[in-house]
Amino acid sequence: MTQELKISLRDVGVRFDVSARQDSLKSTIANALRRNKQRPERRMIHALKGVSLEIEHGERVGLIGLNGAGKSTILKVMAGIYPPTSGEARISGHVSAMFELATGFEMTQTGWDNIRIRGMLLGLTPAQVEERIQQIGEFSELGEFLDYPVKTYSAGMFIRLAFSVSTAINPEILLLDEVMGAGDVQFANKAKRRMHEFMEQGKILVFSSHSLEMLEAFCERVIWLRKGEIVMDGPSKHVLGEYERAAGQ
Ligand SMILES: Nc1ncnc2c1ncn2[C@@H]1O[C@H](COP(=O)(O)OP(=O)(O)OP(=O)(O)O)[C@@H](O)[C@H]1O
Repeated sequence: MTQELKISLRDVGVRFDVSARQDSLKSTIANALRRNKQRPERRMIHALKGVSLEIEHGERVGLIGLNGAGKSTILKVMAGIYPPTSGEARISGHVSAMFELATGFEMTQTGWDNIRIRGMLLGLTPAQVEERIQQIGEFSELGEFLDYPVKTYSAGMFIRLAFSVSTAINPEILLLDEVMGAGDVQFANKAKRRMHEFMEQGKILVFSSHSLEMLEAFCERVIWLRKGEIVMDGPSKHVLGEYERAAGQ
């Protein structure tokens, strides 16, 4: 029986302790010099507060909100990167997360080996990686650079490589944090088409973006976040309209 894919968050809270560290030599000196001898207060950021939502098989959901609203934090909870500090997150299905695309390379390994490593981290079997590796290499257009250690790559070349591997999988639950600019203009056009196809394949898509057009194009449902809380959750057109109206005030 195939598993029913689902994301369920119940009253999820995420807090970060952002107090200055008290155990370093510098902080000991700073404390000794401070006139007011009281220890600095603990500072907490409530990135998410009481967030409840259900996303079912087949849904494409957009996240919108101002900087710091909690969009990336929600995606990281869904990806299992941040455990909720309170409440409960249940995710059924294999998650493919595309965040911080151009990180996590093995610098001394070649482009080809980085395709293999990343492909497996994204959930491909070694056989699936070998089946797709030529096509991934071709898509990246990195040519002979694929034979070189990636420490010789430019920033744009890292993005080409990471993008080419990451979009070569068949995602179940696809989490995307703001579609990234993928390299130079020539590659960007090709990447845009590939991204569209890729997003169509996800059986659940959760997509954070500041682009109202992208959200409307890809998502039937949009969740609007403000200061870690859900302001509105409903059909894209309606929520985006209300968001735009609030932004204009
Ligand atoms: N690792 C962390 N440590 C401390 N605070 C964090 C951390 N990650 C996020 N935050 C804080 O949590 C809040 C929500 O951040 P988040 O990155 O989820 O917002 P966002 O909606 O994705 O913003 P943006 O549109 O700017 O990407 C912010 O106040 C941010 O400063």
